[in-house]
Amino acid sequence: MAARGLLSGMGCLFEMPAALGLVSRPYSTSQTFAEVLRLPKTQLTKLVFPLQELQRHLLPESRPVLHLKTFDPSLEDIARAESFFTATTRNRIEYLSSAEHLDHAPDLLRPEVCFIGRSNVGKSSLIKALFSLAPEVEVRISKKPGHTKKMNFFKVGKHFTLVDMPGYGYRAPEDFVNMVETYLKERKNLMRTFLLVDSVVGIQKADNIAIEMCEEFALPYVMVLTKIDKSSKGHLLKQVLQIQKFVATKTQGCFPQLFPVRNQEQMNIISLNYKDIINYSKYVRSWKVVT
Ligand SMILES: Nc1nc2c(ncn2[C@@H]2O[C@H](COP(=O)(O)OP(=O)(O)OP(=O)(O)O)[C@@H](O)[C@H]2O)c(=O)[nH]1
Ligand SMILES: [Mg+2]
Repeated sequence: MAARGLLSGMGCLFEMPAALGLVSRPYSTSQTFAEVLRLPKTQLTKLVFPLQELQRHLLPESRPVLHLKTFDPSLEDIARAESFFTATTRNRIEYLSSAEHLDHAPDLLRPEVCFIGRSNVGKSSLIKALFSLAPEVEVRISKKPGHTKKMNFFKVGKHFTLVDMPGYGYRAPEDFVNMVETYLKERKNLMRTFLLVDSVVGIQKADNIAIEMCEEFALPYVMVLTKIDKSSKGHLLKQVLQIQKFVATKTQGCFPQLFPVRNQEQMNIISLNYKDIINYSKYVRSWKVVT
C-alpha cells in the first residue's frame, strides 16, 4: 500500500514550501504517516513543521534567522525515516537492558544515541512516542520527576541503539554524575546526544552544566525543545530565538537546528529527524556554527 498511499496523500501538498518537493521514488511508509499526509494543509504544517507558523510573528528582517535554523525535512525524508522506527520481523525494536554504570552497559558495536535532560523534561515520553510503531516496547513515563533511575538501552533494528537516561536536577539518582558523566565521556559508539530543554522554562542552570559537559567531551549534540504545546506562541518564539542565539554563539558541537516536540499528540513523525541527524554525526564533531 505504502508507496501508493503516500503518493496519493501527497497530492495536495505540492503547493507547499520547497521542503515538500516531489516524491521521486516510492517509499514504504506506515499507516500513521499516510494518515498525517491526509490532514488538511494547515493542520499538517502545524504538526510536521511546528516552527513554521511562528515565522509570521517575526519582523521581516529577523525572519532568515529562524528560517536558517529550523529543520525542514521533506515529507519524503519523513516517510523514509519512519521505517526505522516501525517494528517488523526484519526490523526488531526491543528493550535490551538497564545499567547503573557504564561497566554494566551492553557491549554493542552499533551506533548509539542517548537522550539527556532535566528530570521531567520529557525524555522517556519522547522515546515512547518514537516507539509508537513498536507498541510492544514498554517505555515508562511519570508525572513525578526522577522516574527513570537507570540507563535503559533499546535496540532499533540493525540501525542503532537508543538510550533513555535518568534526568539531572531535581530527584536525580544519587550516582547520577558517576553514571551519566562516565557514559558520555567514555562510550565509544555514542554518535549523538539529544539534550532536551523544556520550552516553558528554557535553558536552566542544570542544562548549562550538561551543555558544558557535551562541549568538554566534544560530543555532537542536538537540542530538543519539549512541551511546546504548553507554551503560548509568543513565549515559544522567545525561547526558540534565545536558544538559537545561545547555540550559535556559545556552542561548538551543538547542531544548529532545534527540534521542537510535543509529546501529547501523534508524534512518531518526528522520529524521522533522528535518523537524519545520526548521519551528520561524522562531520559535526568538528563543526563550528556560522551564523
Ligand atoms: N504537555 C506535555 N507534557 C509532556 C510532554 N512530554 C512529556 N510530558 C509530560 O511530562 C511528564 C514527565 O515525562 P517523562 O517522559 O517521564 O520525563 P523524563 O524526562 O523521562 O523524566 P525523568 O525520567 O524523571 O528524568 C509526564 O507527565 C509527561 O506526560 C509534552 O510534550 N507536552
Ligand atoms: Mg524518564
